[in-house]
Amino acid sequence: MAKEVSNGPNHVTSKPPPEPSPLRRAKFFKANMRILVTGGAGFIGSHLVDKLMENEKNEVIVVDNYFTGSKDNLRQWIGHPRFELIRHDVTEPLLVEVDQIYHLACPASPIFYKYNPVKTIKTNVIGTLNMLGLAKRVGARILLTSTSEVYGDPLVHPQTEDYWGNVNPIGVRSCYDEGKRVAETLMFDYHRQHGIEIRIARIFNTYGPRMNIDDGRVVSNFLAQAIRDEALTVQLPGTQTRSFCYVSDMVDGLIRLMEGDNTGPINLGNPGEFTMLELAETVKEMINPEVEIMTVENTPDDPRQRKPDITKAKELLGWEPKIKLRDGIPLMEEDFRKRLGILRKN
Ligand SMILES: NC(=O)c1ccc[n+]([C@@H]2O[C@H](COP(=O)([O-])OP(=O)(O)OC[C@H]3O[C@@H](n4cnc5c(N)ncnc54)[C@H](O)[C@@H]3O)[C@@H](O)[C@H]2O)c1
Ligand SMILES: O=C(O)[C@H]1O[C@H](OP(=O)(O)OP(=O)(O)OC[C@H]2O[C@@H](n3ccc(=O)[nH]c3=O)[C@H](O)[C@@H]2O)[C@H](O)[C@@H](O)[C@@H]1O
Repeated sequence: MAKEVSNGPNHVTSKPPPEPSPLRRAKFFKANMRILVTGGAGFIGSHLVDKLMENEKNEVIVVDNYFTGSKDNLRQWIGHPRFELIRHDVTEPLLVEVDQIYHLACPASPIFYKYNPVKTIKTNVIGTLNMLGLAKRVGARILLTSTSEVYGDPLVHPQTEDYWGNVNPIGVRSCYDEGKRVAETLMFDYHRQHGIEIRIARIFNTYGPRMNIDDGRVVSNFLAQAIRDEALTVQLPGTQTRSFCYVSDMVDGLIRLMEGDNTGPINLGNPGEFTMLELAETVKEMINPEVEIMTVENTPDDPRQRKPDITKAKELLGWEPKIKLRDGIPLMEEDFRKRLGILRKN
């Protein structure tokens, strides 16, 4: 049994984790690590799959319902002997034999998670229950991609993991932020009650290639707008802040968390903090100095400031992001230009 350090009150494992499936001890068994990635056809999930597939001892199974993800993100792996892709909705039970579960399945952009809020909360609650049930049955370790949105509109800045948050339970974002809070609760209840090995990452705004062009999140919106010569839409007041992490740094943090001994929750994000107006100015300067910046109405409950305290990630995982926003934007621009078929003017 892996040594496991829980980092908070009441986080102590009361039961040893369930025995892995007897299949693992069978004579014919090939000792590859079998890894399930839910939501693996999405933005972060597909980059995670690329990294996991680099290790020849890993077999990767992706399940996805393609709500916001796409097979195209995984095309380089389709047909690979160590890779399987299953069209499946995590709100339905799943029977597979795996050693690790990266549980990412959930729409992440506000316009998509608000599109069918009941489905979003089902994905977070029933989907996470199903994956925990699977983890319990086969003795797998499970990592949940939670979010900085569990801190709501935070009254503590920067946000540390022991902050309990300031969340509206009945607002239009609640299907997502309260959904993830319940998912975290389920993770810890399965950990305490059934000894499941859990890992929880609280991810802060992540960006990079393969984001949907019309995803609705701010970095992808501004980039697509700048490339298409459309005004950058800064939602009011424009002074709200976010901290943006490049996707390869995020994937590195997720794998370190899964492989390490700490349950979390652990913040993963880049502490560089920008107002939305500053972000728009940066994109304008770097991508299209001619483009206009306009202000538009915001949506309810938009958090006013967000920045991760990553002391725990540094100390417990030896992780910190390497790629600054100004270095990440050109990498994403290249991908967006290719997909949009629009070359740089100069
Ligand atoms: N990108 C970020 O900034 C960010 C920040 C915090 C947390 N997260 C979390 O990370 C995870 C991945 O986010 P992302 O940015 O890659 O989003 P994404 O929308 O690109 O990926 C989510 C994937 O989950 C799939 N999915 C959604 N509902 C499903 C269901 N019911 N069954 C099966 N598959 C389903 C989608 O089709 C998609 O492929 C999510 O859990 C999200 O909450 C992301
Ligand atoms: O990192 C997180 O924890 C969460 O962050 C995001 O939520 P949010 O920060 O609201 O992301 P965006 O939709 O990209 O908005 C960021 C800011 O940009 C602003 N914005 C957005 C879009 C736009 O065109 N213009 C604009 O100014 C919004 O008002 C907001 O203040 C993601 O949507 C969630 O998946 C994720 O869980």
